[in-house]
Amino acid sequence: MYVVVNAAQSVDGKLATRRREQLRISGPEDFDRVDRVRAAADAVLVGVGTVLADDPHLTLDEEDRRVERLRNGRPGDPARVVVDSTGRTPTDARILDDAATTYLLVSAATDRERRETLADAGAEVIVAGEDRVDVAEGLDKLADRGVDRLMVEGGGEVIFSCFAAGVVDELHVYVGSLVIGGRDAPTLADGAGFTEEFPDLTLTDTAAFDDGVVLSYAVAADGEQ
Ligand SMILES: NC(=O)C1=CN([C@@H]2O[C@H](COP(=O)(O)OP(=O)(O)OC[C@H]3O[C@@H](n4cnc5c(N)ncnc54)[C@H](O)[C@@H]3O)[C@@H](O)[C@H]2O)C=CC1
Ligand SMILES: Nc1nc(O)c(N)c(N[C@@H]2O[C@H](COP(=O)(O)O)[C@@H](O)[C@H]2O)n1
Repeated sequence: MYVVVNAAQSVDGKLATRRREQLRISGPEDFDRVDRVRAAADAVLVGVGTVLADDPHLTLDEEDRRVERLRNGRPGDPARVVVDSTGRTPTDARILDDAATTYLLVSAATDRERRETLADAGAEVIVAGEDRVDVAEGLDKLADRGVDRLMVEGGGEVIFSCFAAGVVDELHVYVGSLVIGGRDAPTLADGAGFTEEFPDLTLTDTAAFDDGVVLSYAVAADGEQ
């Protein structure tokens, strides 16, 4: 599976304020670029922290892109994926509507009753990991369901776990012209952090959009030069 991480951050590396409220960091040109990246993906993945904070929908904005996908024999919108160890996704979350398939990656810690409730609400529930979702195992199970190209939109905990699992192939970071600050505000990669053997990034492109820049990187697989 090919994995593309895309996120928007402030100049000081924050994805949102310390209140974890959704914030417009980029503008219309960048949202259009994000829509293009979504349209190329088989599935778009977020963590449950993002679902609880933002209630995202994760479908395409541009109808033309949906039509083009259908013309190519693909679903109109990419599938949606939530990394959610204990099944905290609210049953009335927008991500569970019938606009696209939604996979919930849960761990074995989610009891059967909750799994059934989430399935009744529209999710296809996939168990990967014991206490916490095992990202590598979850992605393997998504690959079994036909997901060849995955876009990861955040938040910081899940992006860190994707890097830690060594599954990221590309990173695109929009850097908006603002400072958010706050030691508790989410950053591009939170989690435990690396102390050695940092992800191996190569800058492949820079582009100006709205009042900011997009930095694009290729990410080497573990052990790759
Ligand atoms: N500016 C941007 O591009 C974006 C900003 N955001 C912001 O990010 C914030 C949410 O980010 P986070 O709090 O970091 O939450 P997150 O969206 O990364 O979800 C993390 C949660 O997922 C669950 N989880 C289960 N297994 C996991 C695993 N193996 N690794 C990591 N998490 C696992 C845990 O409950 C964990 O707390 C919100 O404020 C949202 O607005 C989110 C997406 C994009
Ligand atoms: N790429 C990007 N730029 C921004 O300025 C943002 N605020 C975000 N946020 C994330 O976009 C998702 C919203 O999805 P829907 O519009 O509901 O489909 C959500 O994950 C936000 O956190 N992204």
